[in-house]
Amino acid sequence: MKQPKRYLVTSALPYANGPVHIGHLAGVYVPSDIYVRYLRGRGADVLSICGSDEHGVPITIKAKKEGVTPQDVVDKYHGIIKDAFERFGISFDIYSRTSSEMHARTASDFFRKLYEQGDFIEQTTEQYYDPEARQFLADRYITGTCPKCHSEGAYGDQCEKCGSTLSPTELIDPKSAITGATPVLKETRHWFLPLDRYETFLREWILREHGPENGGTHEVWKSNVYGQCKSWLDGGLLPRAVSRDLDWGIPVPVEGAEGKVLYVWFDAPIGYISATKELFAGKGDPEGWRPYWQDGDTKLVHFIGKDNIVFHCIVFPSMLKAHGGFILPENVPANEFLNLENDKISTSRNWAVWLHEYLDEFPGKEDVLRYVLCANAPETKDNDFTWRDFQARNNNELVAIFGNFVNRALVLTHKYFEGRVPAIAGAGLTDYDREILEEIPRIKAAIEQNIENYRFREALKEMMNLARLGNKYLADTEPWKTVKTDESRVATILNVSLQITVSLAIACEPFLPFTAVKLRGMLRLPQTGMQWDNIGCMTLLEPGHELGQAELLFEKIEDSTVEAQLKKLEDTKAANAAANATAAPAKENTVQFDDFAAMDIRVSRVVAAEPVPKTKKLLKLTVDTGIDTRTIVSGIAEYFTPEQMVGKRVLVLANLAPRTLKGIESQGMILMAESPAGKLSVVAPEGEEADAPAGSVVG
Ligand SMILES: Nc1ncnc2c1ncn2[C@@H]1O[C@H](COP(=O)(O)OP(=O)(O)OP(=O)(O)O)[C@@H](O)[C@H]1O
Ligand SMILES: [Zn+2]
Repeated sequence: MKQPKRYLVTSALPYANGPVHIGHLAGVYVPSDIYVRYLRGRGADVLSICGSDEHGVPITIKAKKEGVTPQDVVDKYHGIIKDAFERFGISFDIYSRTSSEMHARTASDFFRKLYEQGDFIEQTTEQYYDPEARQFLADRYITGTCPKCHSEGAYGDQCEKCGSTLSPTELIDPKSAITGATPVLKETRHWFLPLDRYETFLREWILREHGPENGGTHEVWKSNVYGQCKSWLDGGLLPRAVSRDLDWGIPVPVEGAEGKVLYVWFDAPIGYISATKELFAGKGDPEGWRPYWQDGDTKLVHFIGKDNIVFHCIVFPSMLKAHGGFILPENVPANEFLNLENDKISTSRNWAVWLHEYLDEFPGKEDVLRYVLCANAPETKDNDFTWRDFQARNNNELVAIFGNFVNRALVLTHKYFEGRVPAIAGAGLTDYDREILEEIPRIKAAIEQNIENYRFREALKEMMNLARLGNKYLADTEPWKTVKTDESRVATILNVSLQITVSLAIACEPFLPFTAVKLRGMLRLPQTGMQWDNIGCMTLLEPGHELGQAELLFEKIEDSTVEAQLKKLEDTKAANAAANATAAPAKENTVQFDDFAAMDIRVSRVVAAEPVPKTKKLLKLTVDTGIDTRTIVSGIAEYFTPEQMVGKRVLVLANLAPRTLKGIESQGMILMAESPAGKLSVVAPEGEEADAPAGSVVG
């Protein structure tokens, strides 16, 4: 296909009701950043556009829950997200927000134009209304049982369990999310985009089975994207409401629309346009955005996750088509979803690795996360992030392959040639040297091919092949042995090794930008102006060029680090279980007072404790009951260490019939409170020891 004059790359606008997590990064922002960094390296005219999506119902719900305004919510998360992206090296040309004035104007104008052209259907329909809160219940303000999978807690617009798109009236047993009241149907007027009118256009545009080289209208799309579009189109499109009864958002800019705002999915994609406008307005070139959005020579690419496909491939293109004057995306390389330790990532359940927390906990390891998320990206199917895999990829790939090669090339040059690039010497390049060097352009081409076809995992593998090539070369030529017999051969070997290192420094930049900066520093190469096409160039490091010191690019990640992260997730699980747990139901049978009084419960003190060998749960406790000193075996080892128990006051059921456990006779039982989530804690009298010494009767 013909080379575009310029590229416009958009990344899904993160919804500002929470921080960014690894799912977002793997699905959208890491691939889009690799793509734009690569294009910049090729000298392409490219813009990377993003911003926070700040409207919609979930933000208003969150604000209500926290007793703050929706503006407070979006200000907070916009700040956290923007800062985290910056620290992570996501190189947007602009990171804007949909609460900006530029966006309100752009989205309003867009709506008004479609309205004036008669592109909307205006319809009065019956919608759910909360009689207690006196307001209409849009989207997530209404919950109920999913009509498709029958799970509870489905929203008015979507069931998160089965992924079905719903309309509120389909919900079984609907409830208002504000008051819990049963909603009533009430008439309200809205504007609908009749998607059915765009079906022919969309079929023609999307379902062409061929890319441009075969007369199609755009690049071949990924099969997951194409498949979703096809099933939407085959299912038949319906008019979609583009307004909502809500007080948070962009007011519908027509008369008689008080209390109504644009639907968040109408305004959010327009955010890409507003952000581009804002970028150029900031440069004093208010018309500069136009070629990027309106010139057929621009290649527009939307990076998104799979749940956004319909909005970017069906709804937004229909809006752009209706408006007229805009180009359509050339490709929408949507990814599937990343899970975390075998569980769906979820903001509300706090089941995530949050970017801002990662950056604080792993300073200087931005590229490790970028690497792992790319290597494991959910490009064709859902994938799992695990901390063990994170550790293994760091230790076995970044440290053992990339870091090791670079380190050896530099350290050996310092050792044998005082840190100066040796010239090719002696008999010059051998056939084997040439064979190795010829691999570089092959790898370069493979990286290009893969990036241009949105196969970032493969591209990353090829980049690592450059480091593998270097390692193989050093292992095969063994300069540390040759140095004893043939110093000029060693000069050639290290020259070749350093040329591979330079290529690696350029090739790794889209994937590992922080490492690229460090590596260029170590090689004393310029930090700017290193073009992609310099990969394989033999003249960037001239003989005699002085290298900097070899620093470690990556360091081993220890088991304890991984275990700490796993512990953190376990705590989250426990906290979720506790939050969701309900108290056990009341016991049915009643006991008589005499039965209760028959129990001899004593305040006691633990005087010694030790684990019971070959068990996980049992502690053997020696307890002073005030009557005697006895042995009790207790199933508390998962919650208390022996050290924690010694000296504790406890309650003991002293006249419980003895039982033998693991060969130890247990004479009584320690009373424990068990939380709904199953956690144990000691029950003991309040106050001074003297108020209730060992032997005190409980009853
Ligand atoms: N686990 C994930 N894996 C891959 N992509 C994801 C994942 N979660 C979200 N995305 C994508 O990230 C982009 C931004 O997501 P958005 O802010 O809309 O959050 P979301 O989908 O509501 O996620 P969450 O419910 O976790 O907050 C979207 O394109 C979405 O598809
Ligand atoms: Zn469902």
